[in-house]
Amino acid sequence: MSELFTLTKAVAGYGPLTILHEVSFSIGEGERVCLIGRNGVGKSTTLKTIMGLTQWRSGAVHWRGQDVTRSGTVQRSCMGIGYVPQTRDVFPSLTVEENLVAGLRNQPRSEIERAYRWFPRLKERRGNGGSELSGGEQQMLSVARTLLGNPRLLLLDEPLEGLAPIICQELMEAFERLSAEEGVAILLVEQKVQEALSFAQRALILDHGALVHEGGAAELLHDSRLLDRYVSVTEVPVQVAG
Ligand SMILES: Nc1ncnc2c1ncn2[C@@H]1O[C@H](COP(=O)(O)OP(=O)(O)OP(=O)(O)O)[C@@H](O)[C@H]1O
Repeated sequence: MSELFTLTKAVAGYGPLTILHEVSFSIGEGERVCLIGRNGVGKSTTLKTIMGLTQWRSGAVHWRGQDVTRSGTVQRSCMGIGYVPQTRDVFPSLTVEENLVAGLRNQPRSEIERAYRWFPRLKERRGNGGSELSGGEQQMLSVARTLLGNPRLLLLDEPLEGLAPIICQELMEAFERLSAEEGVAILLVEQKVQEALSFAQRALILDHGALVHEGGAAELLHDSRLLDRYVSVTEVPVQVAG
């Protein structure tokens, strides 16, 4: 598997606050990796740092072997990094289709049909306003809009948060197809540890802003010692939105 993206000794944070301490890892072309850890350890900050959205202090970022440490967020997005934030950035007053059009850069409008192929449910709701969508549909829209940029690496920040199990399954299946059929590499941050480890080939564990484990996801799924130590495996039931 050839290397797509590498973070080397990344030190980053917000204003004067340093959150990540010398975080290093690579992601191969088409690889599925999950990043897990307890609340507040810096998982979202890692994704934001990859997108160039945090205060960078030291380290290096390479994309296909090229040093892109100094590239801004727009350049990183144009290179092929797609980011779906935890906030599901959907324009509530625009329809599904208008939200997708807003996500087009130089691509033809016909690309929207491609997004609908990933999430047929969005086609059925193309005329509905963003605010009329369920949580799951908003997440699909947020992912679909990011996919219009044809990313080679997709960063997903807790895409399953607050969603019903059936919707979680639908989303995870779409992510698996994306990886298998289009060879898109995926870095998944997720609190639903079982789902994340079942999806990923490799797992990274973050603790207090430092990487404390890197290894096969299938092995980690059965390593209760490591999971107990670094990851909260007890999932608190949340109010679900379909
Ligand atoms: N914009 C910000 N400004 C200052 N501090 C921030 C900001 N965003 C996050 N932090 C702090 O950075 C630390 C790491 O937060 P981050 O959201 O990256 O953790 P996380 O592992 O993703 O947590 P969760 O699982 O709860 O989403 C926390 O202490 C948080 O309060």
